[in-house]
Amino acid sequence: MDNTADAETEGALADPAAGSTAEGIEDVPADVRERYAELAEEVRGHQFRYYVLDSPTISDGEFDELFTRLQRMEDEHPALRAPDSPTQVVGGTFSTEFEPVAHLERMLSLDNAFDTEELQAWVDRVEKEVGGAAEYLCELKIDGLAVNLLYRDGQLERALTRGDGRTGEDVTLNVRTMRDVPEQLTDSEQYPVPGLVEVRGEVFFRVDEFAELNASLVDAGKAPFANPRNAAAGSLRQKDPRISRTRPLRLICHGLGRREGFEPERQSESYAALKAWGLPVSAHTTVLSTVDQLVGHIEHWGRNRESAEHEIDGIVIKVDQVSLQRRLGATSRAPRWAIAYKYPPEQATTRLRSIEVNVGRTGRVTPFAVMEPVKVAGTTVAMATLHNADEVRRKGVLIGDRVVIRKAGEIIPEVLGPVVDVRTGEEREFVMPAACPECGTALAKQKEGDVDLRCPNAQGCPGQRRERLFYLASRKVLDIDALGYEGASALLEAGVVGDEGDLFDLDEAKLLQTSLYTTKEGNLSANGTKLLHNLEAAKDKPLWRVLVGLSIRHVGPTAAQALAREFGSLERIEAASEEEIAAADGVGPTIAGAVREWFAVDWHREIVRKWREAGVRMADERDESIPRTLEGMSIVVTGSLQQFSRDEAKESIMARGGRAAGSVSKKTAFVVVGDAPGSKYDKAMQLKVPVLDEDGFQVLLDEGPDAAVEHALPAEE
Ligand SMILES: NC(=O)c1ccc[n+]([C@@H]2O[C@H](COP(=O)([O-])OP(=O)(O)OC[C@H]3O[C@@H](n4cnc5c(N)ncnc54)[C@H](O)[C@@H]3O)[C@@H](O)[C@H]2O)c1
Ligand SMILES: [Zn+2]
Repeated sequence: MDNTADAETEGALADPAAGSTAEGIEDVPADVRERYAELAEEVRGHQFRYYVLDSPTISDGEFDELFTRLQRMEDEHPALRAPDSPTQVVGGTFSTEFEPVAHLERMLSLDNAFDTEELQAWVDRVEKEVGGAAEYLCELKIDGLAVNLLYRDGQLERALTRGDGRTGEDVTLNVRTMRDVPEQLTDSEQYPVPGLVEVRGEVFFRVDEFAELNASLVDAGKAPFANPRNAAAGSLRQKDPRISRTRPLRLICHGLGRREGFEPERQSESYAALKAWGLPVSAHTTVLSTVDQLVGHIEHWGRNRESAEHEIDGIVIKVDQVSLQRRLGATSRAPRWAIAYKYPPEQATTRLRSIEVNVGRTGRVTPFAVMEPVKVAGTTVAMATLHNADEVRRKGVLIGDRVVIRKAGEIIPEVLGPVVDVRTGEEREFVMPAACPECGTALAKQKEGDVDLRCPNAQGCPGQRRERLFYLASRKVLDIDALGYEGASALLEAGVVGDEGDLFDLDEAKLLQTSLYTTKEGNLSANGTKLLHNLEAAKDKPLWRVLVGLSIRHVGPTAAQALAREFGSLERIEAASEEEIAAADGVGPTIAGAVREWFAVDWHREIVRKWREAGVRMADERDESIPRTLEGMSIVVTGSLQQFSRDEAKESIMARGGRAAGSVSKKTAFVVVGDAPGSKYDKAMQLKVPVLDEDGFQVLLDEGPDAAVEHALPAEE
C-alpha cells in the first residue's frame, strides 16, 4: 500500500502542465537553463552522496532548500521539468556493491507539506478527488532508510533497499542479522499469513545508541558517522553482513507493497496484521478526520520530538481507506494519498572553529565548541558544550571540521558528529589544556577514575568565584535578580567582593566603587538599589536555598531540602557527624561525605561565619501554626499552576513536612498537575499514583491527604 501498481501511475507524468503549452525549452532564457542544469546536478550529487555513499555533506534542511529551489524554477518554467528531473523521480539509486533486484511493486517517496496551508490544500485536493470526507492515519516520520521485505508463505525471502524505487539493492544477508526482523511470520486466526507479501518499513538507529556507535568507531580508529540516519544507512549497507550484525539496527514497518491473499480495507488494519505476524509497528499511530485535529497532532509531536526513540523529521499522513487510496493513485514520485508534514530541521552543518574550555562553579573544566553561527530550529547557534575531553574524543570531531549540530526544541544544542568526507587535512585534534584558563593552576582529576578535570584553586580562581556568585544569585537559589553574570564580574573586578562570603556586606558605598551599579552622576543606579533590596530579601530565604547557594558538591535542591527538613539549621548540619547526615531520609553517603568535606575547609566556614554575621537567617523556623499533615510524603508538582509559583508550591509542601520530589515513582504520594504537565502525568497514570489538579492540591494543603484522595482525577483506561 506504500504505492500503487505501475500501470496506474504512469499516466501521472503527463499531468504537470509540462511542455505542451506556452513555453518550449528553447524559450527558456539560456542563463536560466544553465542555472537550472547546475542546480539539478548539484541536487543529484547530494542524492548520490546520501543514498549511495551514506555520507552526505550538507544537512537535510539545506538539501530540502536546494530541492525546493529546483521545484520553483520548474514551476516558473514548466518546460524545464524533464521526466528524469529529481523532482519527478524517486531520489535514490543503487550501488554496484549490491545485487540489483526489482521490487514487485514500486517504492515511492512522499510529497511534503511545510505549513498548515499546504496541508489544507492537500486535504482539499484529496476530498475533492474522492468526493467527500476521508479518514487520515497519522504516523511519525522516522528518519531512517526504507527497506522492502519480501515474505513468501511467511518466510523471509529477501530484503531490498528502496534504490530508485523500481530496483533496490539486495541487503537480505544484512537484514537477516536484525533482531526486529522475523525470519518466519506468525500465523494468527484473524490474520492468516498470506502467500506473498512485501512489507515496507524504516530501518533506523536509536538516538542514544548512536553516540555509543561513534565512540566505538573512534576507538577502532574508524571514521564516525555524522548523524543517526547516516549511521543506520551505513550500517545496513555493509558489504560484510557481520558488521551489520554488530550494529543495533531497529525496524518499524509502515506499509505494504504487493500482496497475495490479504486485502485490508484500511491502512491501519494492515498494521494490526503486521503486528499479529510478529513485525514491529509504531505505537504512535492514530486515525483523525479533520484538518484541525491533524494540526493539533502535528503540533503535539512538534513539541515532543524528543520523546520518540528515533529521530522524527515530520508526520506522515495517509488516507486510511484503501479503496480511496486506489482512487487517488500516485504520481511518478509519490502517492497522492499520503503526505509528509515536515518539521523545521533540527540539524544543520557548520564549521567548528575552535574548542575552548570553561571553568564551572565547582572547578570543572569543560570544553565547548565554538562554531560559525548557524540557524537551527529558529535560533542561531554558535556554541555547544562538549562535556569533557573524553566526550570530544568519542565524538571524533577535530577543530576545523564541518560538523552536524542538533538543536531540538528546548534541548541545548549538541554536536552530533563530523562530516569526515570534506576534511582537508588541516583539521587539528583538540588537546585539553593542562592549566586553568582563568588562573593558570594545573588541572587535576579529583579522584582516580574521574572523567572531569578540575581547577583545584577553588578559593582563588576568578572563574570559579564568578560562576559561584552567578549561580547563587539565580532564581532557583537565592533569587538575587540584580546580580547577573555581569554583576558578578563587576563586583569581583572592583574588589568589593573577594568571594561569596562578602556578598551580604555590600552597601551603597561599596557599590559606588563599581561602574555597573553607579549612574553617570555618581549615584547608586536603580539596579544598585535593587541589588541591595534583593540581598535583604535573600537573607530571609529558607535554609535549603542557603545550602544550595554554598555550592557544596552534590547538594542541589533535592538534597538541600532533605538536609533542611532533617536538621532545621545550618548550625546543626555543621555539628552533625557524617553518619548522622547519611542517615537522614533522602541523603546518602556521597552527599554526607561531600557535606563533611566542605565544612572541613577553613574558608568555607568563614563564608558561613560572614553570612551569619550579616544576618542571613540559616535556620528554618517551623511554623507551628501549620499542621504537619504531609509528613514523610513525597509529592511531585508538574506543569504550571495558577495560584502558586513552582517554588511556592514546593514550599507549602515542605512547610507541612512533605517532600517536593522531582520524579514520579511508586513511592510518590501525589502528583499535582498544572497546565501542560508532560510525561510526569503519564507516568503517574501508569503507576496509578493519585493525580491532583490545582483545586485538589489546595484541598491537600488545607485538609490533608485523605480529603485530597477524594479529589484525585479519574484514572485513564
Ligand atoms: N543531506 C543530503 O545531502 C540529502 C540528500 C538527499 C536526500 N536527503 C533527505 O532525504 C529526504 C528525502 O528523501 P526521500 O525521497 O526518501 O523522501 P522522504 O524521506 O521525504 O519521504 C519518503 C520516505 O519516508 C520514509 N518514511 C519514514 N516514516 C514513514 C512512515 N511512517 N510512513 C511512510 N514512509 C515513511 C519512507 O522510507 C519513505 O521512503 C529529505 O529529508 C532530504 O532532506 C538529504
Ligand atoms: Zn582556575
